Amino acid sequence: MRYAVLITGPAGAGKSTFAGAFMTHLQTSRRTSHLVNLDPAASPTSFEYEPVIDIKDLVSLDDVMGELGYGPNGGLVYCFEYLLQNMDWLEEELGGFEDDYLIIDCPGQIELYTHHPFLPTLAQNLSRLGIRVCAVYLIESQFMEDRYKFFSGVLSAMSAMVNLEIPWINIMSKMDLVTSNPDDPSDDPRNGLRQRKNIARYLDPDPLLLAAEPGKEANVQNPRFHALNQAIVQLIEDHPLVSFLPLDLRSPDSLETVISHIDYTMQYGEDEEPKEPHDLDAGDFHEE
Ligand SMILES: Nc1nc2c(ncn2[C@@H]2O[C@H](COP(=O)(O)OP(=O)(O)OP(=O)(O)O)[C@@H](O)[C@H]2O)c(=O)[nH]1
Repeated sequence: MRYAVLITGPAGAGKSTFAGAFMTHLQTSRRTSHLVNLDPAASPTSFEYEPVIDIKDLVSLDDVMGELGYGPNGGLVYCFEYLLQNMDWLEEELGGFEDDYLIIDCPGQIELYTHHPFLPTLAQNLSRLGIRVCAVYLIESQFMEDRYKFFSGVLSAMSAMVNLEIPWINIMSKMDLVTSNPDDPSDDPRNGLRQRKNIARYLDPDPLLLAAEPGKEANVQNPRFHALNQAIVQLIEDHPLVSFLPLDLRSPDSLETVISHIDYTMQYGEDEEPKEPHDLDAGDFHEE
């Protein structure tokens, strides 16, 4: 059985950094893993590990912009449509990887997740090839500094989940930027930082955060904005689909917890046959 994790989320959410940490963790656990780059605009320095499959070998944003005269956004859409028309290229590239774990770093264009057919078609093709797929969707902890921004992140995660229809995990990345000491005067929500006691209301989004923010001018002065917020509160209450796992890359436990959830979601290892003694190599035995 092959496994693929699509690492998705808005630009700058920490996808490539998480992909690198994920690779390191799997390799340390002696699991065969490979990085796949599906961002035609990625710079070679973005990756801690060399991608074994790189969309830029098929089509790159620079070439599309240079040769066809597209701008950056139209150029990216062109690249994904080109990939969809050439899925046999990806199929051939994937052919060489058996029993492996593929970490697929996706681009940060939000419309790809909400209404473009690229990712659903990609996921269907991977499943057709017998690859078990799940997606993680990252938003960064700074979204919690502004509750409107945060709920727009929740809605984008919800929209992407509904669009993609595969096993799915939402991750709150860059938790190292959230401070935790209530006695530290710099750890003050007014400084844009949130104390950990409030975090639970964001990780499991509490719509009441949006319903009543005291002193927010827009709520009081703009009844249509207020009504929109009420409708969003109702939507989240009626469809509590989104919750976030916190990811703090300074903490091995935090990374391990996220990876355990991914393994569980993909039912990793459930089809593994028990190894016969002659299949084991010397490294499988440890001196206690
Ligand atoms: N403090 C902190 N910074 C991080 C973390 N993860 C990523 N960053 C920083 O956030 C920035 C963006 O990280 P990337 O991993 O390139 O994010 P990305 O989602 O792959 O970005 P795009 O490919 O442009 O969409 C970089 O400056 C990283 O160093 C984290 O866990 N903590």
